[in-house]
Amino acid sequence: MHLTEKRIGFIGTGKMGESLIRGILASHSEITLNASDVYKPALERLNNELGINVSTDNTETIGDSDVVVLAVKPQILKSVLAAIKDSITADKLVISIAAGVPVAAIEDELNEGTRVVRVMPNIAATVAEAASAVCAGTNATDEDMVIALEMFQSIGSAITIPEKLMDAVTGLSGSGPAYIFPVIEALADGAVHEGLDRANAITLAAQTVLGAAKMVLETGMHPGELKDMVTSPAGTTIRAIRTLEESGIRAAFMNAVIESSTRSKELGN
Ligand SMILES: NC(=O)C1=CN([C@@H]2O[C@H](COP(=O)(O)OP(=O)(O)OC[C@H]3O[C@@H](n4cnc5c(N)ncnc54)[C@H](OP(=O)(O)O)[C@@H]3O)[C@@H](O)[C@H]2O)C=CC1
Ligand SMILES: O=C(O)[C@@H]1CCC=N1
Repeated sequence: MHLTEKRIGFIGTGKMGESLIRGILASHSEITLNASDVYKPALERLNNELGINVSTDNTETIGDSDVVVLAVKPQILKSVLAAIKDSITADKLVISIAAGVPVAAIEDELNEGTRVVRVMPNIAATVAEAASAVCAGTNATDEDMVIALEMFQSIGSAITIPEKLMDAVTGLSGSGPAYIFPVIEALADGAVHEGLDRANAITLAAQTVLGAAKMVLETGMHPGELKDMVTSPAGTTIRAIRTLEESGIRAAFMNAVIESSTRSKELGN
């Protein structure tokens, strides 16, 4: 059974729900997507723009779906689960993308034996470049994991991890795009300071980040080695590297990942 043979229902069409919907539709235009949310205008916009089925009734979306993606805030997940419990019949696979919320907490709210998979994707799903990590719940079958991986690999890259690493992944790739957007803006600011126009500065900054990321992924070389390839003796780059190191750039990014992971753990308590 392939992903395209499944009907997928989204509970919550906020930032991440919409991002996943757009990414999945871009790679599987023929797939059946259903979505519900409490905010009707957003649903109507998605229906108009993307032609997906929408409802303000979660149970209707679940009834029409084989795979149910939970894309509501972690803080309200428990109450949403209590309300939909009886619609989640044994034939359905539940996928939660909620930060911090352990599989066990989800399974506790649903009927015994419910198949749950937990995923941490990121907002780059919108452009099919998400970095996702997937782990199986107690009752998830091998086929469930294949379906989940197929879904998240169709919108970027996806790996399987043990659940204990989900908070680390949340701190790194789940929250990560938000660390990089200000970097791109700040790089562009520097070039604007030196006289470049804003639009070209943003294009060059974003392409620089994209190109550097692609080199790490495609060459398999260590990032330090790649950095050395740019850094000529007594050249321009090493002057910039010194000032970045003086600013504590490495500690800043390490601490960002650790802080987000810590918050993810808090959300699970
Ligand atoms: N944003 C991101 O980059 C990422 C988010 N996540 C996870 O994805 C989940 C969603 O996050 P995000 O999209 O940012 O949050 P949003 O608040 O943007 O989206 C949640 C949506 O759910 C709606 N909603 C609230 N109550 C219900 C309900 N009872 N039934 C159906 N829909 C409801 C909200 O409506 P209203 O706003 O009117 O309350 C909102 O539209 C979270 O669990 C988060 O941890 C994971 C990875 C990345
Ligand atoms: O900020 C958050 O809580 C969510 C989870 C990961 C990214 N955004």
